[in-house]
Amino acid sequence: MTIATSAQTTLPHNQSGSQRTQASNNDTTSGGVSLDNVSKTFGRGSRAVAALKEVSLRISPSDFVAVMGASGSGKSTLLNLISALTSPDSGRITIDGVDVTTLKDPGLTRFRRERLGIIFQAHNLVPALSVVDNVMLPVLAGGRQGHRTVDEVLEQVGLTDRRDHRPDQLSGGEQQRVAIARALISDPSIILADEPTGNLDSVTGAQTCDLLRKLQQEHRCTIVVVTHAPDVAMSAGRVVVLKDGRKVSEFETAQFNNATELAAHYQDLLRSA
Ligand SMILES: Nc1ncnc2c1ncn2[C@@H]1O[C@H](COP(=O)(O)OP(=O)(O)OP(=O)(O)O)[C@@H](O)[C@H]1O
Repeated sequence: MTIATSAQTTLPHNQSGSQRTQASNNDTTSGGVSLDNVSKTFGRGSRAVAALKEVSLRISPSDFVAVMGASGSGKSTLLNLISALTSPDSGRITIDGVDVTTLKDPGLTRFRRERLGIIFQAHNLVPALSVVDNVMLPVLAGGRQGHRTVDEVLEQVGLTDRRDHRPDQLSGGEQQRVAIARALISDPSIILADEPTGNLDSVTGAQTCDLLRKLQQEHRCTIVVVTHAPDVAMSAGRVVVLKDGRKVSEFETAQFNNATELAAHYQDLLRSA
């Protein structure tokens, strides 16, 4: 049996956005993200850096989770593991009901293209391509057939009138929205974003947060963002706090009236952890 065939038979059928609308938020078996005792060390011997230490985490389908922590606490490592861009040294990672630690290429690449929408801080847009072509890249690279239309996702991110522009003809916020549209084209069930507002001014950053919230509410996407910004974390329903590679706390954001209150709580947690 080839790996590709194995992936085809083991991956549960992906749900469309509208099907996910009906999916239960309490579904803890078939969707969302689970990490069980995940550890990751970079390097060896005296140069070894334990980036993540026995992290366990459960993110239910259509949850919006922010990952916070000081620089070097393991946030990007966590996101790269959930993105299946890197594999853990130990532990298990289940995404959308699939144990990704057992997937190998080409099934792994296909899984990532079909299920995950990844938004990097640096956008990773191709300078020579138009907005439309940048958004279509995952599909052209062999994504699944049942993707959303480019017109639909460009309208969703408010870039219909910029479709023929190149990235260098766009503002930073518009480039970020192209990256979001590209993440949406495959109708992913999980959106992963590393510092999605890191390069944006506060107004454009707030617009990006609104867009992510809308995606979660209207399309029932599961969203995981890595952020240093309390106002971005406030957009999420829950915050996971890392310190020195360990998960030290998780808390709901609904208990706070604003980002300042959230930031104070977060600082308290870091001090006492
Ligand atoms: N490829 C790598 N090789 C060696 N060490 C690495 C590698 N990637 C990350 N690390 C180390 O692992 C630790 C966690 O890094 P990570 O990038 O996950 O932190 P972070 O919380 O995202 O930091 P920041 O907020 O600064 O982006 C750091 O000490 C980092 O130096």
